[in-house]
Amino acid sequence: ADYAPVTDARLGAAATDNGWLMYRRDYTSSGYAPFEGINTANVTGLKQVWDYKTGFDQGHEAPPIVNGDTMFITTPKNELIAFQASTGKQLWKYQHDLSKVGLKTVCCDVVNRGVALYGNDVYMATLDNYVVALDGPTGKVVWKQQLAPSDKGTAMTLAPLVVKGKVIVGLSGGEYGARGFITALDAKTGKTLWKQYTIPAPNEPGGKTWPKGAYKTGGGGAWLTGTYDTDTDTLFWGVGNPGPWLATLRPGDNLYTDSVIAMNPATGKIKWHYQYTPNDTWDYDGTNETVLTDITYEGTAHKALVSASRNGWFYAIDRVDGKLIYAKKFATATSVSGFKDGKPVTDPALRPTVDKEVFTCPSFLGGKNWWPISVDPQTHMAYVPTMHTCMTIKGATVAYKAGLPFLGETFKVVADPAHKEGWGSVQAIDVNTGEQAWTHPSKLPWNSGMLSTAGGLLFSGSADGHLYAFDAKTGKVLWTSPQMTSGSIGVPSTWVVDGKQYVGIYAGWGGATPIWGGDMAKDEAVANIPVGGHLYVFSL
Ligand SMILES: O=C(O)c1cc(C(=O)O)c2c(n1)C(=O)C(=O)c1cc(C(=O)O)[nH]c1-2
Repeated sequence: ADYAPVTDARLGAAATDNGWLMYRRDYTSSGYAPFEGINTANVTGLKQVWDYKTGFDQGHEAPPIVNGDTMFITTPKNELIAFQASTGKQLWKYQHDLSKVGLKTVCCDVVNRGVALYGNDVYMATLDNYVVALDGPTGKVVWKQQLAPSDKGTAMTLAPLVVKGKVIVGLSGGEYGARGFITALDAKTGKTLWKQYTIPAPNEPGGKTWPKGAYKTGGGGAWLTGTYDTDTDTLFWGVGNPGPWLATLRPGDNLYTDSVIAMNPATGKIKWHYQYTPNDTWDYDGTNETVLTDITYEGTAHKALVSASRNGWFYAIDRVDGKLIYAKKFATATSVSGFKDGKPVTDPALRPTVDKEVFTCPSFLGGKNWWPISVDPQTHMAYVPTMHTCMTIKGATVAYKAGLPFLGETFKVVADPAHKEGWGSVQAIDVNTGEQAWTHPSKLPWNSGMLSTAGGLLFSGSADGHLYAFDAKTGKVLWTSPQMTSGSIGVPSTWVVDGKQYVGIYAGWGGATPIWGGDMAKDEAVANIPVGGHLYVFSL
């Protein structure tokens, strides 16, 4: 079949495209598809149409990205595979060479979150900090560009974002004291067009929020994909935790860690920021997705940006000026205890020191981690994969050494005593109020992304290995897939070929939960989840 080039017009008009052209389908990061072929009335008829086993045992986090009848998906070790999306016929496979790389500075499992498309090209960011451009129809390498040395404290796990001919990516490395950055490459050549550090130098705006010299090892990874507002021509990107974790070593707000930054996509220049957790000492990051949605809060209309933060608060921010509209708890949240003049207030009693262990919520894994929420324009609900944990955490001595962990804290993840139903849940939050609309409790943690559709459905994968279809309005479970061979931390996507709608998701348990989950990881029900990457595609 012909391969239709991915143009700016198509990227900006996801509502009328049959594919799934970028990580969260559209520039607003809605994770919503306008397809009704599969709907509340017929979803019980969904059947598996094809599948593919990857052969890797790490966490499988990438959504299938689909252009026309061609699907692109990555595996945890930076393979990129193209399939015929309707049949599963493999078209080509590319293996990025990781043979000389130690993968020493990947904190939370060896993972990759998928590709971006532009023109005929497919872009993948790699664990040794390359961006690779391949020709979509043939899989031939068009260009490769390395943005930072491998194994020295940084890696890349995110799906790139393409905005107006620029491939935009950010670094992982918050746990290694790397100084994070976001950078834009020319989609045609790979040439760097701009590079914006997430941690300002002393003479830059925000530079005074760090003690002398600390910015060099200040962390601030940018390890998840950003969002683009076509109306105001603004790029939004979440910034990760400060380094080291122990905040007594770096007094100040530590901008732009744990923040969303609004940037000019032409230059990378920062327009404004909103910080979710000032002077973070709990590894809450600020990287979780920022979804652009228009809301009416207490009678006033707002162009909002919403995010379910690791710190347990669901934020709605004015996406034009960066002011807080509301923040509501969606999980037990004690470290950030309230708000003053629109700015979060943290509880000084819950800040660990080298002499003081504290108990606080959520754990560093977050009320929600990277698993993307979906915001459904029909129900006006945000669907939030939630984890219910707390932690004990204590300071420790630490010295910076390039490429080694830079934490200065010891910790243990434990159950949330206020939440006895289990380790996870799927919740719907009314974005106009920030209040919970419904919840689906889960004994196991819920670590899969959300997909909502015009068919009135919400899809997500469970840790015990099923794709779920909920009624998006009520949370009623309408269908679950047959048993998959592993638990899912995948991000489901959907597309239409020849009038027929498909839904795809990875099974492939892994990511941070089984590695860092403490008591949760040791819970037999969690410890016994089988691993192994396996892509499933369903249709009627
Ligand atoms: O600060 C960072 O650079 C960074 C990177 C990553 C990553 O790239 O996967 C994670 C985290 N932090 C992190 O804090 C975290 O909880 C986490 C979970 C996962 C995962 O894939 O399950 N990655 C990461």
